Amino acid sequence: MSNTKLFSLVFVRNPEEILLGLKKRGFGENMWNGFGGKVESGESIIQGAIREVKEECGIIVEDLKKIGILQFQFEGAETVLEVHVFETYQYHGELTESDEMRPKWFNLKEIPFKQMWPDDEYWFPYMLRGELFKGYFLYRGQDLILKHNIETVEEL
Ligand SMILES: Nc1nc(SCCc2ccccc2)c2[nH]cnc2n1
Repeated sequence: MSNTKLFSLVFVRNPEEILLGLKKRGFGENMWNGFGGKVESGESIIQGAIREVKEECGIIVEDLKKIGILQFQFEGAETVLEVHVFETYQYHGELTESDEMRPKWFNLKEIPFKQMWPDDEYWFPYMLRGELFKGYFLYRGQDLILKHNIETVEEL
């Protein structure tokens, strides 16, 4: 029986750009990603999301909108990572590099997919079109997607 671990993933946007962070250590090291991490016991997913963004890049995000839920499984491991994906255009504070992440704004036409998780190319288009999505990805290692499905949903 697999167990599920909850994670948050936040994308801060402006009309032309998206804020990504280069992961400097740990899970997903050397890949550009949104900001997030494990939801701790005693906090909501939204609280965990806001906490992780502040820890990882120094800004306070507001008005988070849930845009997707992704489940990741890695061959040979029981745990399912359930990642709740949020976006926002509202934030304040000063963007700051942390031990975890190096933040950088990317033009929406220049998203560095070759240095991101392989699944991102499947679901980023849904996010950029403003469609809600649900997806599942089975990985071998961190490079090879063995199985996947993704769909647009009416509500999350
Ligand atoms: N974009 C993306 N993100 C993640 S993990 C996101 C949640 C997380 C987990 C641990 C530390 C920080 C953030 C992925 N895993 C497999 N494919 C993936 N794609």
